[in-house]
Amino acid sequence: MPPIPLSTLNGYTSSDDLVSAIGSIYEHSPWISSSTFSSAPPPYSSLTALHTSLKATVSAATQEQKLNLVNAHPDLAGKAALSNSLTAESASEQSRAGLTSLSTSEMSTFTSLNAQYKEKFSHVFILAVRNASKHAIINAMRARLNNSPETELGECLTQIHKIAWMRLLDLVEPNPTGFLTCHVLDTACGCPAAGMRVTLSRLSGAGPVGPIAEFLTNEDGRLPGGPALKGLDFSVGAFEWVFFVGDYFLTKAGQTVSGQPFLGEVPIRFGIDNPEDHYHVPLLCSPFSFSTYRGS
Ligand SMILES: NC(=O)N[C@H]1NC(=O)NC1=O
Repeated sequence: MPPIPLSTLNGYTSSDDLVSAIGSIYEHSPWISSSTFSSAPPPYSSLTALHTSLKATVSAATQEQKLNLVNAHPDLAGKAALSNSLTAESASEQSRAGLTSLSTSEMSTFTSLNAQYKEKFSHVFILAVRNASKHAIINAMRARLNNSPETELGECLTQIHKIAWMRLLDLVEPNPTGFLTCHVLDTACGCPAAGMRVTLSRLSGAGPVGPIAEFLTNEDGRLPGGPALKGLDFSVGAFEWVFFVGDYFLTKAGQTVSGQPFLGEVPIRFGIDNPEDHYHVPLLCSPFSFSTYRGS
């Protein structure tokens, strides 16, 4: 089913409507949606605001309700996964992480880590695995075994809210307020990098994978026509900028032919997980170095 517009959800007048639209985003816990309807009824100014209200419901819940929420989740690569009795959402998340096609030795690693974790914490280990690798999941399980019970319960709830956010985005269209920008600075001269070729592609996620656009930076080192992506084109997923740093410095030095520049094309892969936010991805570069960060 395509995601419903937020405006549809904002027209709901009964908690049953909210539960039937998004009750599944917290695993086997529709009470979170119904109780949110009572404490913070629609309209919601954004999907982020709705998610914040859902998080507040969980945070106001009793310790027992929080533990029940954690334990409503299936183990990763556990019995429910083996017997195909996962919810559709969980089955898809676990299979995307490769947990439904583990080798015998990987399966015994998961079985042993799940057992050690339960022995120490007496609840299910939770990690939002939709975009995680088996390797990262195993490392996280090992590392989190060292946590205190309080830290660990907090971490499980943080992960549950991440799982719920990604499920919410599958069900409801976010506000088209997010956008993507970049800014290239030439740290060799301490100036904006004007005239640098930059390409943008989508690697995965909600839209078609492949090249999206190509730009030449303006006098200020920014994209000439404003954001590279905005509105409903700006959706969750992994993206790649390629900055043609080698060509830029060659042209600047007045050369048309050279040997092999140290930095040629600089790819920056980054992820968008809140399409209602502004993502700014600057590049600071010289012929021999570069860095980036999530700017604002
Ligand atoms: N145990 C656990 O983390 N389960 C979950 N993680 C996830 O991404 N989906 C789940 O069901």
